[in-house]
Amino acid sequence: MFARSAAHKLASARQFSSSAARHTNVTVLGAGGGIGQPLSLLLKLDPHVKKLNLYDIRGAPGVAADVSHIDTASEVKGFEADKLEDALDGAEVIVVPAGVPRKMTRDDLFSTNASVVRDLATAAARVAPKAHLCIITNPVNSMVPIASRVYEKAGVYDPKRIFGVSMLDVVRASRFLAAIVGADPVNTPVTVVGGHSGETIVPLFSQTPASKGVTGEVYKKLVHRVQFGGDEVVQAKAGAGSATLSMAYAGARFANALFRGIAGEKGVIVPSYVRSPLFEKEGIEFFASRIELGPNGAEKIHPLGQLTAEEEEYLKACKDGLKKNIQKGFAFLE
Ligand SMILES: NC(=O)C1=CN([C@@H]2O[C@H](COP(=O)(O)OP(=O)(O)OC[C@H]3O[C@@H](n4cnc5c(N)ncnc54)[C@H](O)[C@@H]3O)[C@@H](O)[C@H]2O)C=CC1
Ligand SMILES: O=C([O-])CC(=O)C(=O)O
Repeated sequence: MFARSAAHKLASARQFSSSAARHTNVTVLGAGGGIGQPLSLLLKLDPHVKKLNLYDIRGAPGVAADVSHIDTASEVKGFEADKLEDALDGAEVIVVPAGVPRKMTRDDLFSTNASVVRDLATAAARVAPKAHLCIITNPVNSMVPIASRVYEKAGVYDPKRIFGVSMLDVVRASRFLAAIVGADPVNTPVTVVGGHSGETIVPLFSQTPASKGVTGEVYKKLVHRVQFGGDEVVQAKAGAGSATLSMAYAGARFANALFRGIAGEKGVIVPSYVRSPLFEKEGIEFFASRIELGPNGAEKIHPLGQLTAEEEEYLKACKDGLKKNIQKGFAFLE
């Protein structure tokens, strides 16, 4: 009784809204991991999900058996390491938290995770080329260019359907600002643009009225905390990995928005790192900003809006970093 009412409460919460019900087939790649397990749990609670396929090179059938006992309507199936294509068959949304988490900098992960994302994207492009691909794997700034190039080479690239999940930055910015001004985070939504790593993360606090009095050192520390929020968790976990639970929450919120957009709900806007025209002329092909979702994925990319002089400075540093991260991703496939 408790489980069911808790699930229903979660399902009707802001984050897991179900106002435009439709049933979506979802595949999680990396479902056995620190993010994959709680993310699979949260997706099991999402009323939009019809089929939930869980894949990992280790342990997905066990996670699937466990999650499948939760009394919501979706069907859960686990897949062994050699069943990747079966796991992808019929997928409409693919969420990817596969790979290794960092011990030091996000760049440490690059070569391992680049191979993982390349191989998973290759299979996804072959088996479910129309599915919306949501990449959580770090470094996101380079992984999205890699997956995009893989799809391009396979002749199935649709830039509207490949997303880097930068939602955790928005979740953190909202939470950290709320703590400073003594508000409920629901009332302090923050736009975060750029990418997902250190100085490429640019929170636009000036666009949130509640941040008006946050200036000087307090402002600078707040921006730093958002940019390096991942470090707090890496240090606190002391060698055991990086953020998993908050990321699972952010990933499930992103997926829920995508399900609603695909179902035709109007005005579903999320942050995401996507192929973007915003700074293309400056050689930056991918950029995170507010994206309007629809049946075809990222239907509209919103401009950044007005920035303060400080935010312009942060944006400049972001662009320099992002350009290198994108080039590094492309270079991996050359
Ligand atoms: N986008 C974001 O905001 C965030 C991204 N991350 C990233 O998410 C990734 C996963 O992190 P955790 O879950 O903590 O790591 P983890 O090590 O706990 O889990 C990763 C899972 O991926 C699986 N895996 C490895 N290679 C695979 C392959 N070829 N196919 C399928 N599964 C495979 C592993 O067996 C493992 O179960 C990391 O790269 C981490 O840096 C973490 C936090 C936030
Ligand atoms: O810091 C990390 O490596 C994991 C991550 O992306 C985050 O927590 O934002």
